[in-house]
Amino acid sequence: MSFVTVTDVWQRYGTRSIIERVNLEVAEGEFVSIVGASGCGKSTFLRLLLADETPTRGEIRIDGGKPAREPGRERGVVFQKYSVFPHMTVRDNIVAAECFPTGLGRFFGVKRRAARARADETLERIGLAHVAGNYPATLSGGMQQRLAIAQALTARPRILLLDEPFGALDPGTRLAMHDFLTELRSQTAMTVFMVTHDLSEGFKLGDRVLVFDKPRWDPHAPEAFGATVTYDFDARDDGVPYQHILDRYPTLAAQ
Ligand SMILES: Nc1ncnc2c1ncn2[C@@H]1O[C@H](COP(=O)(O)OP(=O)(O)OP(=O)(O)O)[C@@H](O)[C@H]1O
Repeated sequence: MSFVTVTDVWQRYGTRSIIERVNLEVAEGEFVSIVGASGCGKSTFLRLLLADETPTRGEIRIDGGKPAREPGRERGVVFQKYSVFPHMTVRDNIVAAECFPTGLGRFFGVKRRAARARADETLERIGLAHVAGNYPATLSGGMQQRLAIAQALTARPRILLLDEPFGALDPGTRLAMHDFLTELRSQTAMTVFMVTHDLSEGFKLGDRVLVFDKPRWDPHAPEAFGATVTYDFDARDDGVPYQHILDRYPTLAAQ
């Protein structure tokens, strides 16, 4: 059964068409990777899923509900640029994330102590226990991104939206974050949409890999047509080998 249903979605900014005719059905718990040329509208599509923007045409429904008009707690988001609270310590950033789903500004007493203990476990898991009392500005970029991802996951959103979350990380940290995300995913029924420029990362983590591209192109009016989903690959259990895809669709290698 479809959990996220995208029906005939178009997005235009002024006279510029960015996205057109996107139709998609995603089951709860699926991990959908999104790839495509720079500027083709991948982040715009994530903002539409987040309900940060309303499509020019069409609608997006979550679990059969009405199309949302603004972002809600059921949707978490991580951008390539770190999105943690700069005025809170590393530990309090995680504790704050636990408060989001409860609607409370903060916890007190026993609840607060329990939340701090859980935050410390999370920080241990992501290798940030030694900087729990520090402020984010004192951490390296990779550490801040790890914190941002851990924070988004701690809030246990039903849908997690990741916009090139590992783009700024060194290869070792990137692999560690892949494991972290895979482990947390196996513990929840979270549905994930991840934009990436790295095809192999898209196939490794995703159950499906969507390719966004412009099927129509007018050289005299390059902004007349938008991008849509031109391929929807099954990536489960290495169902479609990555190299095999590059052989069949060499244009993807250029992305
Ligand atoms: N609010 C906006 N108003 C006008 N134009 C916008 C707006 N947001 C995005 N755009 C334009 O829409 C196009 C698609 O942008 P978007 O960021 O979605 O692409 P992308 O595929 O995520 O690119 P990249 O891979 O480089 O991050 C770009 O040309 C961008 O300038």
